[in-house]
Amino acid sequence: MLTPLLVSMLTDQALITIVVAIAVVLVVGTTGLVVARRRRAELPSATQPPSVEGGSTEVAEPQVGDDAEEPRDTPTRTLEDTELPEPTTPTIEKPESAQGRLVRLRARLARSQGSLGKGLLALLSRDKLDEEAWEDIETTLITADVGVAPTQELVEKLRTRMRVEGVGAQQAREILREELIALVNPALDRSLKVTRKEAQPAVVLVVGVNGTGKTTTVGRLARVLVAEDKHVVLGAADTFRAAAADQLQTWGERVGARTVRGPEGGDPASIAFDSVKEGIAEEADVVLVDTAGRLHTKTGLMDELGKVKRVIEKSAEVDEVLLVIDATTGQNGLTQARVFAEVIDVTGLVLTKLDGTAKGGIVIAVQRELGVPVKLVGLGEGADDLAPFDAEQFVDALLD
Ligand SMILES: Nc1nc2c(ncn2[C@@H]2O[C@H](COP(=O)(O)OP(=O)(O)OP(=O)(O)O)[C@@H](O)[C@H]2O)c(=O)[nH]1
Repeated sequence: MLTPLLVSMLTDQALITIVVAIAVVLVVGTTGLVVARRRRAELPSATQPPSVEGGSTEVAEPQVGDDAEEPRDTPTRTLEDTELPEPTTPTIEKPESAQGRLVRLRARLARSQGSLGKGLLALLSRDKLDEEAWEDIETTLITADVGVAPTQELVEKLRTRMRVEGVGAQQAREILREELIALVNPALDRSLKVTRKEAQPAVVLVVGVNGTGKTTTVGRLARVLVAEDKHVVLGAADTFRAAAADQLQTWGERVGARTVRGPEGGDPASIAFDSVKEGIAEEADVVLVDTAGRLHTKTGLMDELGKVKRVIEKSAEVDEVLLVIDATTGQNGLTQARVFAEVIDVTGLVLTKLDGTAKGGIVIAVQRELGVPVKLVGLGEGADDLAPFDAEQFVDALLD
């Protein structure tokens, strides 16, 4: 209690402050007590001691190591029946093998080249094969990019045979079929040199102008080879187009083939060399080297191609140089072929986008031009739309 002396020493204001403080302490203390009591009253019955079998209400105190939670009424899963999440690693595809690919794609070839075959057949089946009819036949062949010399040769043969043997549409079809097959030349060796030699993988170099389908061809060829159980290494020597190495790597990953790549804008010859070295170390069957698209008119770039090949040859023989030609480019494709063949020994031709042109005659023209066989044809944008070329199947598709 405040003594009268102390009270007299305090000012009025200080006195009021002390009284208010005491009142606040009393109010807060009382409220706390009331709330605590209410909470306890509201606690659910589960927190009450559970009744134990036998009627005893005594509760065992939890010990160290006891479960913190109440036991569940469902059995605990074992390791065996626990479902693991799906693995996220990409699944390796098993591509379609080369056999029968052209058969599968024949309808597509027939669709694009149908007008050439059917046009020729309609003209040859006329009752009267006069000069005008023969001129129309020539025009049809030249329009389809067969080329002037092969066209004249074919027309000459057809004229002779039709005069001697030709009676009726069926006969005309048979004669045309035989002469077209002879023109495409079934005797040419169209096999790909992709067999591993003693201690070395086969090396395939893929070349051509921009956008003809080189990277797509390398990717699809890798699929064909993997389907034949070959171990393939890809070399991304197209350091010119930024996305080319990624594009190639994606193709490789789909079939489990490793891609050797270097820095963007790096030296293509050194990447080609590294990929072959890697192929030797991995004991691969085939190394497929993709190169940058280069305009045949740019001398520097064309010389670079020769260098790429020479550098590879320091460690392995180059077994195939495949020149990729876009079939839709017609006569320009022929010019490209000529220039490439001057700087590098082309061993095989790949005609892409045959599905996108009615001018399948380019097959005949370009083979004649280079004396090199068409080995593969591209008939669509799909992963398995690359097929080994076959003279008879090609001609049959034209005449379907
Ligand atoms: N329709 C069709 N399209 C094709 C075929 N082959 C390739 N293509 C398409 O042609 C385009 C160019 O193909 P790429 O493989 O990138 O060409 P590239 O020659 O590597 O290109 P660069 O590296 O720029 O020289 C792509 O859109 C391919 O899908 C084919 O046979 N048919």
